[in-house]
Amino acid sequence: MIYDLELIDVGKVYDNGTTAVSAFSLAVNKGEFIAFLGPSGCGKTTTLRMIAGFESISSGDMMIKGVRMNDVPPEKRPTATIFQNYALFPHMTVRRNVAYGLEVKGMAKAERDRKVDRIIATLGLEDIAERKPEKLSGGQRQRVALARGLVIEPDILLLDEPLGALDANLRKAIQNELKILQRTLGVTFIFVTHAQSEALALSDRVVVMNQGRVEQVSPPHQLYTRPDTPFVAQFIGRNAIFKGQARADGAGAWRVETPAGLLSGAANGAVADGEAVSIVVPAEAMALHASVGRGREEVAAANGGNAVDARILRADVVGHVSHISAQLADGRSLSLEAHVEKYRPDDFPVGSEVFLSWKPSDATVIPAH
Ligand SMILES: Nc1ncnc2c1ncn2[C@@H]1O[C@H](COP(=O)(O)OP(=O)(O)OP(=O)(O)O)[C@@H](O)[C@H]1O
Repeated sequence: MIYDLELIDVGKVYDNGTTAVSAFSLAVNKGEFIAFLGPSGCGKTTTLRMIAGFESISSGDMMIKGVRMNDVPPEKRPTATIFQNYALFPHMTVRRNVAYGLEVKGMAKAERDRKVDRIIATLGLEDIAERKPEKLSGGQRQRVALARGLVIEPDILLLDEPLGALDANLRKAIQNELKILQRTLGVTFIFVTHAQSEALALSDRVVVMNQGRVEQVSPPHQLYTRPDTPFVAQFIGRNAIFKGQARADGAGAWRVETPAGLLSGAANGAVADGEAVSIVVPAEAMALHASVGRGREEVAAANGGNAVDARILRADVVGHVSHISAQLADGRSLSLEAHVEKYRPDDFPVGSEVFLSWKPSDATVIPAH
């Protein structure tokens, strides 16, 4: 199997001794949209720059379509990069900015014009083709930068926080355009962002990074429902996390002895009997029940023992949605949202005792470290 892009144990140590990336491995299929997501300083940009060739690779191998790229200079790689500030040439028109990469390659004028015309039309830039960048809006500049990257027909387009300079509304609109464009062209996109919603909305798979390491590579939905590590469980979505000790229950089901009780979940990967684990429950999977005494035993029995006590901190209604904040016995609070018909604030007065339940299959048991 030849991948469009393959990173095998790639590492980066800067000259000053900073280890920015460690043992980064990833295989990307043609036409995939991949997002690198993680907190500031986790190594996203460094990894992207190693793929582009702007940074050397300290260890490991980087292949594009089966060819090792470690020592290939950036201009010889089949990649194009879109930077956050777009890096357009201010003295050139849009058309010349777009044509520039082809000129540098020495492409004949007729072919160049044909390709430039086509990408200008694809991105709807006809009306602004003769303008200079200073006369463009943020969204238009963004499109010109995309056209300039795509016109050279790269195998892989690398995007470094390309929407970071846009305001929230424009960002949303361009997100949609970007997704449609990527699907239409079938070009592999690698997209760096620290905006969770953007990574989850756009990509086929998300690479969650933390301190230079890959924590998890998964389709967006799976990051919510089946986190692999404590970092991902805390970083993505809204999860309640209970620490405890694993007790095998057979057929992939686990019980976890926690201070909140004996709780059940599904294992994600290797967990050993007696191991220190966390059981991770998405807030969306939790059901809230009023009045602790009544029905608690039955609810717990029907949910593999999953019933934990809590107390209502806040209950507000905005439009048709109830926003409820509940405090667990260990002091942590959890926010829940549901239609106002499901959680009527009258049923959950502030300070009242409640309990939360969830289906074992909705919770994930992961190693604690
Ligand atoms: N040229 C450099 N020399 C030395 N250290 C660097 C250099 N560039 C980045 N670093 C360090 O490498 C680590 C990873 O940085 P990187 O820019 O790749 O992170 P990032 O995830 O892209 O962060 P951000 O979201 O803030 O852009 C950080 O500790 C950073 O300080």
